[in-house]
Amino acid sequence: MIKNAILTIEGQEPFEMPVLSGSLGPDVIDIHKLYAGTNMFMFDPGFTSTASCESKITFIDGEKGQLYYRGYPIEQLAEYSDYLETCYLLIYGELPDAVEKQKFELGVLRHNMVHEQLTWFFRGFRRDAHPMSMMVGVVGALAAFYQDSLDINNPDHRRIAEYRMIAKMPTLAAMCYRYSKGLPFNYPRNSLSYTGNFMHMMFAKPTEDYVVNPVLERALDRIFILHADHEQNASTSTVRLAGSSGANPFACIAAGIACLWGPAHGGANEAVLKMLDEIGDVSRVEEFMQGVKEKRYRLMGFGHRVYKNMDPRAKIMKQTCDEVLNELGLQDSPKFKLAMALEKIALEDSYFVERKLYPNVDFYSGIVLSALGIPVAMFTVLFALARTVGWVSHWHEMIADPNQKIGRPRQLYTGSGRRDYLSVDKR
Ligand SMILES: CC(=O)SCCNC(=O)CCNC(=O)[C@H](O)C(C)(C)COP(=O)(O)OP(=O)(O)OC[C@H]1O[C@@H](n2cnc3c(N)ncnc32)[C@H](O)[C@@H]1OP(=O)(O)O
Ligand SMILES: O=C([O-])CC(=O)C(=O)O
Repeated sequence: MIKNAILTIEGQEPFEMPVLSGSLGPDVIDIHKLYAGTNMFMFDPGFTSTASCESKITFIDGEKGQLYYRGYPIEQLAEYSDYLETCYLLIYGELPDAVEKQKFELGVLRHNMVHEQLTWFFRGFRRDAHPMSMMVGVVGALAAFYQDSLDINNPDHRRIAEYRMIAKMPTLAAMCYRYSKGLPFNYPRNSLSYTGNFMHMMFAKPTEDYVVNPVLERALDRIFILHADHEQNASTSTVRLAGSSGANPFACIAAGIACLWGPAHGGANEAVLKMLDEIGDVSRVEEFMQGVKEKRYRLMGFGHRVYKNMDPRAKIMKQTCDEVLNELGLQDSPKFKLAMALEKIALEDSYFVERKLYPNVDFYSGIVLSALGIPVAMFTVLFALARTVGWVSHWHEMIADPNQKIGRPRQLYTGSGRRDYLSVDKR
């Protein structure tokens, strides 16, 4: 039954909320008992209004379109910070001082190589395999190679697993790309930044010295910052759920990568580019939008479960897109023009306005990544690379929480009533 209950949280004003209760519980409910699952039964498909955990990492104000990592507005981090510093912030909760920053960077650098035998693992894949399928496999396989960081009850193991994951993701991502192109792997070059090094591992040719373009390096680093965390999105929730059983960190991150791949989540950046290709020209935008309104397809890169306003990352992404296209002399990019035409209609059309469907982070990211020379199939891999820090931060926060329990949603059973088994000749 649905009833109104007063929820109390220590240190806060009690508040009233409708709850679905499986039994006649009390009218005043301590929220911590609610967490413990006492006498409450909520039916919430898609978890639209169920908090699965407490977290101190990221805060989103969906109505206002605001995003904060550890209290810092995303706009300030995108402007002044760099990806590794943001990683430190997400993991440890504070921005590092100069010594801590350097120590962290060196710590990550130390772990960016992968075990030589892992290169053989790649050779088992078909060359035309989707890079995300390779990533799910090789990241899960890290558990086989780094057995000295699997004990989740040992804080040293946990820390080293986090360093390894952040450090090795660019190496593995670049290996996926090079393997699918039939190119030799490039070893990391430690004189470069985290992001510059990734670009080197992706694009350096054996015969020439690869020079990292600082404008493009900064743009990619900013994209990594924008994708670093987003509280309890589907892939992070998957990592937490996998981790709640005590599974090792590499297995949990592999689970997160698998979930991210879907087009409703991280796979949307790839889907946006495919959609723009299908529309083809600004003259076909109206017709396409009509199809969206008739629910024949979705406008990819639009809409969000939490943002009912513009995704603040999309604004920064659009600006980054502009900068990159200018740097590369691609200001007249037909794809960018097409994307802007779609955005304009969507922001004015009552179908989208009423449903509060605004561009999300993935709408402009594909255009920037394409301009940087990243193939479409690699877009979600780059998202996974950047999101790894969010996944490990949440995984760590969960393991360190003394109230952590195995994640185990309930269900509303709608199947058959009790019946008796009939032998096959009687069916
Ligand atoms: C990094 C990220 O993961 S950001 C999200 C990336 N995903 C995408 O860009 C894919 C496109 N967007 C979507 O599919 C959705 O907006 C999601 C998955 C992001 C959020 O979905 P939900 O919160 O479950 O919203 P839901 O699917 O219930 O949609 C609510 C209404 O808006 C409509 N709607 C939602 N998104 C879209 C869209 N992109 N295009 C057209 N209509 C949409 C739905 O049809 C529905 O309309 P109705 O009320 O008439 O039935
Ligand atoms: O929060 C979400 O549901 C999806 C999202 O934007 C992200 O993971 O970055």
